[in-house]
Amino acid sequence: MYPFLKGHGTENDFVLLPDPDATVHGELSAERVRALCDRRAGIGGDGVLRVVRAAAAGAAAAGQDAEWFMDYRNSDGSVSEMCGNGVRVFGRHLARQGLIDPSAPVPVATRAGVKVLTFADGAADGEITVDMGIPKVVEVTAVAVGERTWPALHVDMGNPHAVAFLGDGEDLADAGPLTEAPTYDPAAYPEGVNVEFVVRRGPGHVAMRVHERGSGETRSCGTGACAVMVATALADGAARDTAYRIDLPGGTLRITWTTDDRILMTGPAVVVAEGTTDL
Ligand SMILES: N[C@@H](CCC[C@H](N)C(=O)O)C(=O)O
Repeated sequence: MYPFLKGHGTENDFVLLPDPDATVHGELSAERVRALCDRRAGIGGDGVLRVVRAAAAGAAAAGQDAEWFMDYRNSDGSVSEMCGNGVRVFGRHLARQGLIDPSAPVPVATRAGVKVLTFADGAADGEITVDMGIPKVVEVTAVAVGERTWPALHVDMGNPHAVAFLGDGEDLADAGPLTEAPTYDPAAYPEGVNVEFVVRRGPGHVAMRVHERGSGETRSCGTGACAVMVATALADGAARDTAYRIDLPGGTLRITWTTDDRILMTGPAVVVAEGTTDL
């Protein structure tokens, strides 16, 4: 038996595995991740967050100035560089356990480098803002669902995204069922891609759906919301420091692109259960 927790950020849900010294799980297998994330036979989740000290995490955390490393896995067992909702839940767990001081910025090592968390009012249970770093706008590409194809902006948030805008008057349902992955250009995305579909709700306000690489359609994606904000701000010709509201099926995130080109993402994070498992 070993300990686990269950948490979510805007209903993007995760199984957390405390493994501070990397002695509990060793090389966490894809099979174990799939078993944990199974919504009928397991605990259920869009992914797994292994909570390990950076000093014990090996090459993935090497050279990063942070005490903790977020070892993120998609529900199919694959590895991703970064998870925006996950890193807030990761921070919430550390704060609840007294493993970090929420009154000061908290650096967390990830496969996409260090992300710094700030807790609102310095409170362990406050909303969390994450400095997601500088986005890379790569190129215009295309995605398709069934017979329909959309132009899409390739935005790299440490992990790959394709952002497609639905037409005026269309609803998010018009993107189709998303029970299967949208098709994309494998030359643009040799490691696969997270695909976001966007509709406008008003000035500085959009709504989105996402099909995540390795997890299918989820109720929220933090890095995806950041990519959507970047694509929308560019389309709008918005000035830096304009905040956008991004509505997702599981909740709302607020995203700002700062004058020094960094993306700040603010949103909730919740731990809902803890226990032990032999999965
Ligand atoms: N839901 C996450 C992103 C998780 C990783 C993604 N599926 C990938 O493979 O890149 C988020 O909140 O950012």
